[in-house]
Amino acid sequence: MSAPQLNPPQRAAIHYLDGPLLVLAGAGSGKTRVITFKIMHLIREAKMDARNIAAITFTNKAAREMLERVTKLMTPAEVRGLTVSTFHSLGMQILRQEAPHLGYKPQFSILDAYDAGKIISDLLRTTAKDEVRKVQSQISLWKNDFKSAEEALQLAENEWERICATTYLAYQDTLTAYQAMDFDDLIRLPVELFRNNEEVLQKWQHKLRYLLLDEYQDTNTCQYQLVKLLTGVRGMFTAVGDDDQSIYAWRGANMENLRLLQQDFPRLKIIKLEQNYRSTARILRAANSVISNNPKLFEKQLWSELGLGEPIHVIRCKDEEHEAEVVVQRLLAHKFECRTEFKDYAILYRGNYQARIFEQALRNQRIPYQMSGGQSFFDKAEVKDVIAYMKLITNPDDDPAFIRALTTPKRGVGAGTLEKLGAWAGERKKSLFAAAHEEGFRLQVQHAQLEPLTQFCDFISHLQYRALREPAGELAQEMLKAIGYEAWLYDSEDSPRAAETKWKNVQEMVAWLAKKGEADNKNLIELTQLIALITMLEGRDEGELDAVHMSTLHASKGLEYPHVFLVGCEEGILPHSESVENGMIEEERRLMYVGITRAQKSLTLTHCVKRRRAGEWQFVDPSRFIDEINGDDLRHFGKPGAEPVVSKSEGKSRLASLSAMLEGKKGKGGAE
Ligand SMILES: Nc1ncnc2c1ncn2[C@@H]1O[C@H](COP(=O)(O)OP(=O)(O)OP(=O)(O)O)[C@@H](O)[C@H]1O
Ligand SMILES: [Mg+2]
Repeated sequence: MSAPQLNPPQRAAIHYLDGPLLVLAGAGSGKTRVITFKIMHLIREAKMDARNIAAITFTNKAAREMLERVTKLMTPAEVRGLTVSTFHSLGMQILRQEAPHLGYKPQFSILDAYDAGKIISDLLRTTAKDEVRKVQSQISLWKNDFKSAEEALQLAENEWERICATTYLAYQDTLTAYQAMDFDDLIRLPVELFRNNEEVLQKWQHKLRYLLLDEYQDTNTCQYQLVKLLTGVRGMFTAVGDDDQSIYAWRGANMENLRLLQQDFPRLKIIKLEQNYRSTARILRAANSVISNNPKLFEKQLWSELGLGEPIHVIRCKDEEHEAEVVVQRLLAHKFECRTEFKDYAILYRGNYQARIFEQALRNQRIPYQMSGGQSFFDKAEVKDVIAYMKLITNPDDDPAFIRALTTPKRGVGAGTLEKLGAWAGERKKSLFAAAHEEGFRLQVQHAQLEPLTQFCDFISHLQYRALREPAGELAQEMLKAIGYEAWLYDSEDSPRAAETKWKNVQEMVAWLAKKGEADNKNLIELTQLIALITMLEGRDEGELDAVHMSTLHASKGLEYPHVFLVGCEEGILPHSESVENGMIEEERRLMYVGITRAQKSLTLTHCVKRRRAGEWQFVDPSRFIDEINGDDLRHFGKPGAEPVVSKSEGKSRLASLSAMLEGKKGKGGAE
């Protein structure tokens, strides 16, 4: 293999093994590359066993990409046993082995934010989303602060905090009864375990001897504690990060952790990287000038050798439909002119709700796209039905899954019976599944009601036995047949078309289980726990397709695309109005910085003159962040006195001819 391309500070970071190391550098300077090559260095030169190395990334997608890169650099034997995962999946890996120390079964359930929200909404006896969200995030903050519900209750200073703390108490009881953990627990519980059990801690310190941490600026307090405990006094780790890209404060990420590292590890060596290998000088200059409006935490320089590049296009659109049309049209024209591929483009936006209209516009032109960080495939009702069964097979004590599966399709177990079952379980702090087997409960219920319930429980137990032994896809397929799900869909949906779409999604889910199960050698139970982690951030992983990427800014962190459309650059959206009200403008600016620095060759910013809000048209201003870019680097379209944006009707005909050209080219050239 030829010598890897690394500059001197990158090489220094890779070779440094004398103690804790922080690589602090701006976007696109090769921080993630340092991690990848350092893994190789640890294995090849420092002769460490891959099993003793763990690299932590921010998303599952990033983890998969990193593993792919490492696997390309080395032989499969060399990388065997290497851990490349997110904090949450590392936590899950630890808990799967150590759960009994915490009073959990190894096959615990993992609740996603939606399931957790549902429990909280039941406890609060309200469906008001805002209230539930506020209570939920307060509980999450307490958990991440290692405050128990009892402590929170003691410390509560006002009525609202008391309500939150009481809910927290009941919520924890529910979780214990369900043998369930939420996302916060996946990090919090390993930390608690390590603090209280020296032996277990030493085992894991011995196993994970070198840690590499990407996107360090977005770790929260719990994650930081986990790192501290795992690395112990030896402090054998490399963390890389960029304070200007800290965008997860709302999830408890704490930039102070960057500073804390220096305090807690006085031997910490800091290496800075200054050359950007990703973007043209113009894009970089725009990013630098936007972020220079934030106070500096650490001094950093960033320069690029990739040439000046094109000016950044700023397009003023009439409204959101026009915006979507213009983006799609420009994308097609650009693709045609530059002979690029669809996967070279990304459309980035602040909020998920912005995606729909772009999806529509892309679909109209039959442009393939893949989404991340959006409304997930796993959130569809029919897919959630399948997941409910999978969850129940994984952990029969998962009550929400029990109720959903038992009643989908209906099995003739009446509401009265369910109520009795619930009461019996509640009084004894048992799960519904466990209660269904108890003699005392069974005596209360008529035979005709008991029969389907017993059959259901036996069915689940049987599947659980098989789940550990048989391929996941086949088992899921058989299960759907056994419960008559397809027929039930056709019975319960309003139209056969709706049922057909839903059944297609279910089949897609089964195919995914089969493929993923085989590729990663995972059984149904392991896949169930994996899904919970996937849904958390990025949605289903589509793999390498030639498709336009659509992503929220948050989910685009760490990634790069040749051509980026950053849409909705308006006051109220980016910066978000809520953040403006709460004085969180700096975090919004960092988000803009992340967005700009995803682009390699070209960047287009769009904004609308008016936008529909709650059914009403509202005039909106362009984002202040556009003004923060040097005017010489911008080229305006659609602004009075500037170049025109092709008008709607013209646009349409031009679009039609463009797509005809593209299709024609395809047709003539054969498969490309
Ligand atoms: N020394 C180098 N020579 C050539 N290309 C490099 C070098 N270092 C990094 N790159 C390339 O530059 C791009 C950015 O690198 P990387 O993704 O590691 O940056 P980063 O600092 O992690 O960025 P971000 O802050 O966005 O996560 C990648 O395409 C990478 O392959
Ligand atoms: Mg990176």
